Amino acid sequence: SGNNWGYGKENGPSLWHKQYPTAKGSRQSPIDIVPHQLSHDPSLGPIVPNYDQCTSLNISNNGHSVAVEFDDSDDRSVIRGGPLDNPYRLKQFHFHWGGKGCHGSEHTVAGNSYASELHLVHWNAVKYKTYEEAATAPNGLAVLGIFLQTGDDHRWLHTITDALYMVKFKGSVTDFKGFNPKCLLPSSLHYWTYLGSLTTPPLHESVIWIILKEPISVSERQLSKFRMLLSTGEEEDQRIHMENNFRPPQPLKGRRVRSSV
Ligand SMILES: N/C(=N\S(N)(=O)=O)N1CCCC1
Ligand SMILES: [Zn+2]
Repeated sequence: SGNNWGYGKENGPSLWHKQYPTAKGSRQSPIDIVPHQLSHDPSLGPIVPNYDQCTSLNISNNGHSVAVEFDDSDDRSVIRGGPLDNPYRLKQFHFHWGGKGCHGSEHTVAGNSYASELHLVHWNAVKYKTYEEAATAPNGLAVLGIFLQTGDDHRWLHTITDALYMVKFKGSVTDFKGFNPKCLLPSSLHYWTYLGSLTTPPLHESVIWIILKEPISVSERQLSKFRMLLSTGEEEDQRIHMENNFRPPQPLKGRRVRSSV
């Protein structure tokens, strides 16, 4: 069936094009960002995330990642400014990570990858009625990407890692209220931006990517808790740990990557 894609040898990124031809499209993500080949665009203003405290709903394991969903029925949690011509509503955030000690980010910087990458997924509720409609429209989505590097404990990530045991199995979900993702942002909001796609099937070419230059630091111990998650369901006897859930960089195909200051 259409949803058996994954990150393994038999169903991984190099095979996705069979079921999802968009995989070979002209604006696929992620990409390798090469800083000295960038055009600095003085017209690019700052991005302004405005995440209201009380809109997080739940945390869930969808078999490919762990995601925190938000109530996107109004404009309480939005991102605006930068390359965006409207406010985009926060729908969910999730992570991509590697195996023990190896890398796991999706975007790379001059060929270097980070231990993990956080994606905050937003949609243009001014132009589109639903997330689903925006997800298939050019530039209907805006994803804020934040690199995670290993170092000291992150003072707020424990709220998420402490909840992971509750969503160990694929298909599990549990309440996760009152979490403000603002606490996961680095101090600098300088960014790179380019037009791309979802990095998982269906790989829709609908994303304005905004990648923060400054990584946040998390400890190896905190990261290891993500690897305890399973990509298999509770009823399955085969237990497969969720790790290396990242797509490698895709061809740039002439796209311009712009840099804020
Ligand atoms: N691929 C995705 N986000 S991503 N990795 O491109 O930011 N998503 C698929 C459904 C919801 C978000
Ligand atoms: Zn992602």
